[in-house]
Formats: sequence, C-alpha cells, structure tokens
Amino acid sequence: MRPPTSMTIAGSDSGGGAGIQADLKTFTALGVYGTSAITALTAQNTRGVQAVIPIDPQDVIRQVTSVLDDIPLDATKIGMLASAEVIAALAETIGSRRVAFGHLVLDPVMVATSGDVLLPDTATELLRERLLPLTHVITPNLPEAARLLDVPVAADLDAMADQAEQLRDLGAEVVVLKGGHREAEEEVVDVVAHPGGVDLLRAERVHTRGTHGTGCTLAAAIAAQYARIARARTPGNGGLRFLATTPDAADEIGGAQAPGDDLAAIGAGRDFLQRALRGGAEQQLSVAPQDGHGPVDHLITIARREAED
Ligand SMILES: Nc1ncnc2c1ncn2[C@@H]1O[C@H](COP(=O)(O)OP(=O)(O)OP(=O)(O)O)[C@@H](O)[C@H]1O
Ligand SMILES: Cc1ncc(COP(=O)(O)O)c(N)n1
Repeated sequence: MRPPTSMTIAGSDSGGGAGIQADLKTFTALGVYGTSAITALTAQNTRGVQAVIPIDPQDVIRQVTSVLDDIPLDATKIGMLASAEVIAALAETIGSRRVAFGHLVLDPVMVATSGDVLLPDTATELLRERLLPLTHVITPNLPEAARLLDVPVAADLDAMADQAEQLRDLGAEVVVLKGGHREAEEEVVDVVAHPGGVDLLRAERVHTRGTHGTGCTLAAAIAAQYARIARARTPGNGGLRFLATTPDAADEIGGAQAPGDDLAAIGAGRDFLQRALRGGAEQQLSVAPQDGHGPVDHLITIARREAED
C-alpha cells in the first residue's frame, strides 16, 4: 500500500509562490506525496527575481536518481531548468529510465511573470529536440509556444489550436497551450491538443495581481491528478485508502488507462488552479501588494475556520 507519488524537478522560489515550493504545496493539497530535485536556487519574492544561483547538472541528476532508486513515481512535473547543461543531463537520465518517471508533465518555463529570464534563449533548441519528445504533456504559455516553434505569438484561438497541434508534431502527446496572457479577454481559454482532437477549456478571468506561480501550479496539479488516477487504477493495491478526498480530485476508477484520462487530469488540475486563483485574490502577503504579483492560494483545499466577528 502506498499513496500516489510525484516528483517535481524545478527551481526553488524563496518567496514560496512558484517553483518547487508551489509544486510541493499543490501535491500536498491534492493528497499526493511529493518529492523534489532542485535545478536552481532563486532569491525571489512577489516583486521579482533578485538572483539565480545555478546548481551543478550532476547534482541535479544525483537528486533525481536518489528518488528514482527508492520511491516508485506515478508522475513527474518538470519546471524551470535554468541552463542547457541541466536540460542535456536530464534528457539523458529520462531517456534511459523513462518509465520510472510515470506521467511526465513539462512546463517549459522561460520567463517569470515579473519579466526575469529563467532560461537562456540558446537552451530552447535543446528543450525542443531532447526533452519535448520524452514528455506526455507540455504546458507552454503563448510566448513559450511561439519560441518553441519559432513563429509569432498566436493572436486568436484558431492560431492557438494550430500551434498546439504543431507542438504535438514535435513529440509531446498532449499539449496544453495556456491563454492567460491574452489580457483583453474576460474569459481565459486554454487550448488542449490530444490524440482525440482539440478541446477548449474556458474559465472566467479572475481580476487579480496574484498570478505569480499559476503556470507552475497548473502543471503540478495536472501531474498530481495523473498520479491519483494511476493509483486509483492500480488493481488490488489497497491504495485507494490513501486517496485523500479533495474537491478537485480526478480519479475515475476501473480498468487500464483510458482515453479520457488526459482530459480528466487536465480539467481537474485546471479546476484546482481556478479555485486557488480566486482564493489568492482574497489574500495579501506582501507589504507592498501593488508592486508585484502575489501567489495563488495553494491551501484552498484545506478547510479554514469561518471568521468569528
Ligand atoms: N486572471 C486569470 N484568471 C483565470 N485564469 C487564469 C488567469 N491568468 C492565468 N490563468 C490560467 O492560469 C494558467 C496559467 O496561464 P498563463 O498563460 O498565465 O501561463 P504562465 O505564463 O505559464 O503562468 P505564470 O503566470 O505562472 O507565468 C492557465 O490555465 C490560465 O488559463
Ligand atoms: C523557480 C521559479 N520557477 C518558475 C517560475 C515561473 O513562474 P511565474 O511565471 O509565475 O513567475 C518562477 N518565477 N520561479
């Protein structure tokens, strides 16, 4: 008997809103046991990134293999990779032990909400050629999709669908092209291209400055949902006892992997993010909230006491 498990391979955000910290909170909020491999340290808060401190690629791999050698993983989320050297080392390890990573969700982090660069331009080609073909789901935002394809940023939903299909052609089985950057729209639409076709996932725009870490949280939530589904599907493991009941859980039980699993995991991951965004809009962490972008509320699945006034 074991709980659903996941690993995040990402950068550390000292401010706690994005990266490793957002991922581990998201895994926890969705009842998934989280493990991690840190690819870079950042000195970062809601106002921006003050420093990026690299980690030696071999030390990233040491963390990854330490986890792989001991803990079976249902899913893995990859976020900030920081350098071409880390991408190359990771692609080699994933290539040789692909199955051990479980469902692989890649958020191709390139630039932070604050505008700070988190991956040099020169590393894009390596990400596209080496890592993308190994992933199950890739979750680019609009500028990231454009950079991966070397085309202009998609201006409408048709262009987004087209780019999502083109990214599938590069090797990812499922593409979630995120539409959060189309700020004029009242509705936020993510385009999902998958083996069954193209679907549009719509949500009402939350009017908030608290969008730091939304991309990380979405990818981590999708990985967590895959982990839950994988656990729920494993016959006779008794592991269902470990599936915490949370409002945004996707665990359709029975049989082997089913075609609807991708949309179930992505839809439930997105529902979690939407609730976390709405919760984040009501909280204030920074002493200067107008200067930066606060985090989403990862603890939204944890019941809070009603105000006593
Ligand atoms: N204001 C908003 N209201 C509702 N949903 C949003 C909003 N902003 C972003 N989203 C959702 O958040 C997710 C991340 O979208 P976005 O396009 O902003 O990606 P990103 O740029 O990688 O995120 P980040 O802000 O972490 O860099 C998507 O599912 C998107 O639909
Ligand atoms: C360590 C780390 N990873 C990812 C992001 C991107 O998140 P966002 O675009 O919301 O700033 C970040 N800022 N820091």
